Amino acid sequence: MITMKDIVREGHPSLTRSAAVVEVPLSKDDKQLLEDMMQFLKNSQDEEIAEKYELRAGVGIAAPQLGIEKQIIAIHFEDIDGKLYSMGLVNPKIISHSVEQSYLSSGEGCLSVDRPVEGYVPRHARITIKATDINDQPVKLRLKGYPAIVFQHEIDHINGIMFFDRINTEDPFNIPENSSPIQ
Ligand SMILES: CNC(=O)c1cccc(C)c1Nc1nc(N2CCN(c3ccccc3Cl)CC2)nc(N2CSC[C@H]2C(=O)NC)n1
Repeated sequence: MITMKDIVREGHPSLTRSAAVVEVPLSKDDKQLLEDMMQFLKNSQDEEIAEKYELRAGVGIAAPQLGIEKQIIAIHFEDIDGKLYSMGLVNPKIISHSVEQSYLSSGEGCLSVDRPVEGYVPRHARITIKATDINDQPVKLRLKGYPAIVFQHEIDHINGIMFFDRINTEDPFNIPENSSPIQ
């Protein structure tokens, strides 16, 4: 089972390097890794399990956060309308995006960052993603709102980008043109 000791922290080289493309069909090991990453997210959101194993809650995790430089991400959460996003993806790519931007009005947190980093993280408001799922099937997702933010945060990890790299250092709470807040 993945616990916080398996998650590398700020300063670890895996977090700022680009991860390798994953071979499809997925190997047994890569499938198992995806299952374990999904289970971690579910455990982290379960009050009892999270308390017992001292897990920090997350809705997404990327393999580089485990020191594994592969293009593998896992997402698990229910959006405001109760739609469940629960999937493991390999080789995710943003193939198109809106000009409009959006950001979490509470800022972003990251399992690999053990400090609060204030500021808005401007991201694309709407994105279209292509990827391959755990059953080797092609996936095409059109996302907006909170789901779009979470997927961009995890895909950034695949490309060695941390959320704070996107915060305006002069004015962390600067609201870029053409961008709207997500509560
Ligand atoms: C500095 N201010 C803040 O962190 C912040 C502060 C307030 C609100 C938000 C919305 C903030 N921002 C933020 N909150 C989250 N969670 C909210 C709580 N939740 C959760 C917690 C407990 C049980 C179940 C669950 Cl579901 C887990 C997820 N997650 C992310 N991110 C950035 S995108 C990837 C995602 C991630 O998984 N990070 C570990 N950002």
